[in-house]
Amino acid sequence: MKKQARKRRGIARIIELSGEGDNKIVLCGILTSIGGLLQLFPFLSVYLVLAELLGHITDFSQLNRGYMIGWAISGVAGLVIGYVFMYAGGMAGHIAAYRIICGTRLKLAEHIGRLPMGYFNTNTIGKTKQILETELDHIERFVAHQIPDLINTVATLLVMFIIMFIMNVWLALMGLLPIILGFACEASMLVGKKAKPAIKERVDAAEEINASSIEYVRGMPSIKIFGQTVRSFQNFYNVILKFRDAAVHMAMMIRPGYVQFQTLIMSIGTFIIPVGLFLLTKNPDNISYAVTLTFFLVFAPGVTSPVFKLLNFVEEMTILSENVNRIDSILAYEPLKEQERGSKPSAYDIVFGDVSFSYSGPTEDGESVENTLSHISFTAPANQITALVGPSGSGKSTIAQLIPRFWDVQVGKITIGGVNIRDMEMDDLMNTLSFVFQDSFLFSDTLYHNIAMGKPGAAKDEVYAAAKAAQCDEFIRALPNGYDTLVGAGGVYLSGGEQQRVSVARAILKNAPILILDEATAYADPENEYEMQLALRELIAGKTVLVIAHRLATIQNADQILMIADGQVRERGKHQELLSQGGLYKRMWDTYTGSGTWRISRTSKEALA
Ligand SMILES: Nc1ncnc2c1ncn2[C@@H]1O[C@H](COP(=O)(O)OP(=O)(O)OP(=O)(O)O)[C@@H](O)[C@H]1O
Repeated sequence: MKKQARKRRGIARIIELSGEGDNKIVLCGILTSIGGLLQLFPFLSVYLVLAELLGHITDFSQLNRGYMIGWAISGVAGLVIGYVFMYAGGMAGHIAAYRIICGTRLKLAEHIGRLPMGYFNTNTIGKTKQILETELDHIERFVAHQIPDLINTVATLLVMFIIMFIMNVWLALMGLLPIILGFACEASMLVGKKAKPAIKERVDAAEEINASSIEYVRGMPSIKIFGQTVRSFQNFYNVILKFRDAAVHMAMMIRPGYVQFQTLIMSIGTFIIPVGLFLLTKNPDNISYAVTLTFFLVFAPGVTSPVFKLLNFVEEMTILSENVNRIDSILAYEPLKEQERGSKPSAYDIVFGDVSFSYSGPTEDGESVENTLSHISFTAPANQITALVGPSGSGKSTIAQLIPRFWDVQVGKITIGGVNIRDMEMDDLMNTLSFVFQDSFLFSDTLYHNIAMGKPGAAKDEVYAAAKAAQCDEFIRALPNGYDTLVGAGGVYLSGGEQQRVSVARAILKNAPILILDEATAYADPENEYEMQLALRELIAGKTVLVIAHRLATIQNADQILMIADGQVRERGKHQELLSQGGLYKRMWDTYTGSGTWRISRTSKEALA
C-alpha cells in the first residue's frame, strides 16, 4: 500500500508550497547565530574587567591594564563584527522570505485562475485578498525576522546558560526558574483551549472586514442615493463591531499570560539575589564568589531580551499556522478538471445536448427545483447568428457562460464541432472563443495594452486596425496621450459605450471562430449604437455567433432566435416565424415596439408626481 506523505504544517508547509528550498533560511540561521554569540562579547568583557578590578581591590597598582584594555577592545570588536554577521543573516532571511512569498503568491494565483466562477463571490474575494496581501506579509515577517531571531536567541540563551551553569549551578538555576515559570504561564494561555479559537475568530473577523469593505465601496452609489451611513449599512457596521469584539476577546485571552510572563522575566535579578546573598553570608570572605555573584547580577538580566524574542516567536507561530490553514483552504478548492491532451474541434458549431444546470451545485438526478437551466437543447450553427432572448433572469447569460466553462454543466453536454468542451484543453477552448460582456472589464493599463491583450504578440498595426474596425480609434487618438492613455485611476474614465467598443476591438484582434455577445450594445446611445453595429458587423463575419440582446430590433435578422423562459427553450425560429406563432416572443415584440413610441405624457407625468 502506498504510504501517504505526512502533511507538513506551519513554516515547513509554506516552504513546500513556495517551491523554494530552505538553504537561505539555514544560511540566515548560521550567520545570525554567529552574530548573536559575538554580541555577547561586551557582557563577557565587562565581567572580566570587573573581575580584574575586584581581584585587585586592595591594590590597584597590580591591575593588568593591558589585559583590561584588550578585553574592552574585544567587547567593542565583538559588537561590531556581530552586527556585520547579523546584517548578512538578515539579508539572507529577507531574500528567503520574499522568494517564499513570491512562490506562494504565484502558486495561489495560478490555482485561483483555474477555479470555476462559482468560487468568486464577495466573501471569497475578500478572503483571497486578505490572504494574498496581509497574511502573506505576515509570513514575510516570520521568515525574515522571527526565524533568524529564534536561531540567534536559542544559540544565545544556550551559551549564556552554559556559562552560568559552569560558574554557579544554584545561581544559574535561579536565573532559569523565572523563565520556566514565565513560559508555563504564557503557554497555558496561548495554546490553551480558549486562545486558539480566539485567534481564529480574530483572523475570521479580519477577512470579513475585507469582504464587507469591498461590498461597501462597490455599493457606494446606492448607499449615497438611499442616504445610508456606515451605521445603517448594517452588514459592514456589524462586521466592524465584530472585529472590535474579536480583537478585544483575543487580547483578553492572551494578555494575562503575557503580563505574568513579563513580570517574571523582568525579575530574574530578584530571584538570584536572595539565593546569592544566602550563599554569600555562609562565606563572606570568598571574594571569588562575590565576583561570581556580581557577574550574575550583570549578566543574567541579559537573557531578558532573547527570552522576549522567544515568546514573540511562539505567538507569531500560532498566527502563522492559522494563516497556513487558510492558504490550504483555498488550495483545497477543487479546480475545473482539465484535459492534458485534449481533442481539438475542426468545426465550430455549438450544440447544447439536454443541458441542466444549477448554481447551487450538482444534483443527483439533475431535476432539482433549483435548476437555473432545465433540458436545454439547441444548435448554434457555424457562420450563423443565434440570438437568445427572454425575460430578465430567464437564464440567457447562464447559457452563454457555460460555453467558456465558467461553470461546468451537471447534466447533459456542450460540444463544439462535435467535441465535448470538457474534453478540450482549457487553452484551446479559450482560443476558440471571444466574449464581449455587457460590463466590459478594462485593466488599469494603457488603452493600447487593453486592446493588445486580445492577441499576445500582436503587431502595432494589427492593434490599430482592430481599434479602427471597432470604431474606437478616433476617440482614443483624440485623448492627450492617445493609445498610451492609462485607464482608471490616474488616467481616463471611459463611458460605458466607449468601454464596450474597446472590448469589441479586443475581440476583433483575437479573431476567434466563436463569438459570444452578451448585451454588447447595452450602453450604446442612438449615435454610437450605429458605430457599435458597424464594429460588430466587422466582428461577426464568418463566425458562429451567439448574441444576447434585450433590444429585439438588434436581433431581428438573426438566423435563429431562441426564446428562453424559466431556464427552458420555449420558442425557436426566425423573427417572422416567431411573430406568426403569436406566443411569448410576439408579446415581447409588441411590448418592445410599443415602448419605442412611448412618451411621457402630461397624464403619465401627473401619475408619477
Ligand atoms: N453567480 C450566480 N450565482 C447564483 N445564481 C445566479 C448567478 N448568476 C445568475 N444567477 C441566477 O440565475 C438565474 C438566471 O440568471 P441569468 O443572468 O442567466 O439571467 P438572464 O436571462 O441573463 O437575465 P438578464 O436578462 O437580466 O441579464 C437568475 O435567477 C439569477 O439570479
